[in-house]
Amino acid sequence: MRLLIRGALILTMKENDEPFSGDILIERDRIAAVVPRWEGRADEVIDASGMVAMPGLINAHNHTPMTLMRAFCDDLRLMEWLEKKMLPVEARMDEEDIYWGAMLAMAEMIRSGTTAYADMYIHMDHVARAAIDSGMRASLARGLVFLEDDGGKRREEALSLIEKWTGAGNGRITTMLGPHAPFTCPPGPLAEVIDLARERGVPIHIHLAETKEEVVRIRERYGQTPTEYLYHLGLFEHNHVLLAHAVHLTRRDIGLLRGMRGGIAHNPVSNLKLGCGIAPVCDMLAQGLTVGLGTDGAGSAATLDMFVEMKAAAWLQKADQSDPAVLPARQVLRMATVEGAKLLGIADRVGTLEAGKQADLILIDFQKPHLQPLHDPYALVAYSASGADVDTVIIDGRVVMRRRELMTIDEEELFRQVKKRVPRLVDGI
Ligand SMILES: CSC[C@H]1O[C@@H](n2cnc3c(O)ncnc32)[C@H](O)[C@@H]1O
Ligand SMILES: [Zn+2]
Repeated sequence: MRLLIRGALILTMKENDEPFSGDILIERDRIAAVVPRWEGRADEVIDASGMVAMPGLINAHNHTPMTLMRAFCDDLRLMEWLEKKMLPVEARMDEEDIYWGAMLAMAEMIRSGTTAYADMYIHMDHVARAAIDSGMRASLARGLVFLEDDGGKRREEALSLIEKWTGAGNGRITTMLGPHAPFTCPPGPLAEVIDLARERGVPIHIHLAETKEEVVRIRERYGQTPTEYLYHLGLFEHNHVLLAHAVHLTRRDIGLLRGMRGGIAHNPVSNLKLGCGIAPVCDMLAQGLTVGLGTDGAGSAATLDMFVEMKAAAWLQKADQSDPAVLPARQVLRMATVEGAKLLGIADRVGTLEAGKQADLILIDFQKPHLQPLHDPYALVAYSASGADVDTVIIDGRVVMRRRELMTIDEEELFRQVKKRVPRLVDGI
């Protein structure tokens, strides 16, 4: 099967490429050619004139089933929001709640141009099912909280997820181990997870230094910053690590992270909305750290639209540094694509448009007043476009949204399921 994308303005997101008008040939699941004009045969042609073609966006930190808690309880501090609201709701969630909550996230992500993402949650078999059914590319981790003894049940679930799902869906599913955060993972069990990850060659996904309260708790318990705590447990010695948030880092902390494998998922909208603070993204980048973008769950961030995240990331750093030159549009786009792919450990497969890579790409409709004139396509995508401008989404060579119609998800049934499930989850909480 040969699918030709004809006549798009192409942003490959490769380091030295400039935008150009051209064609993209997709053969089965891969990109076969990115050229000014494809003269050969194709089975199907998508007319992309007036559109920008670019790699699909990569959301490097999410908790997909939390879409069911969107707008349920906003405007609380993180610890109160988590302990008094989220955890009690999560204790009521069954496997089908997880599946439909995740599916709601898949629909929202695809509609706004996300083609790959990282997730940490519970009942992850059912998140994996939603990723497979929707066609999404996903890196999945069973979230591990070690505040009470469960006889090793969560650890078993984490290993079973890895064994059962790694490589599923033509390699679209990858897996990680997900110790939740320094404040929910004491040194003993956390060190075991770190060893396990190293032995099995599995990356780790963990929250870090999201709030000042976390910094105080870890200082009281261990006399260290959260980053020092992870560093001294050996987390950064061998493992590929995906750190979510990293808002409260000292200069010394950033120094400890230098040379780490993996990097940081920056979640500016969640950090702003929960009043957590501003992550030192410019300092991280200056030290050569890899920084991608994530939304966090819709329960905190309210939206899974990565276009909102790109704007927030750029504007926050410009304001914080009193310098409009920091985080220019092209760099923000790289954070949302190729840098995110590095964080998920899949940069050899996705993140740029080039022959040989898996065909994960989006077409953005530029025939709109807010996307004219075409001085700088990077700036228009980063600062002016929104998820609603995404016209067509292709993941692994499969068209999952065509002219804004979802091809893999029945939205009527999805909304019916969500409406039916939510009251039981939140009643009285
Ligand atoms: C044990 S599964 C993952 C766990 O993480 C919780 N969570 C969601 N958002 C955040 C956040 O911003 N910081 C810390 N923890 C978060 C979620 O409710 C699950 O319990
Ligand atoms: Zn999170």
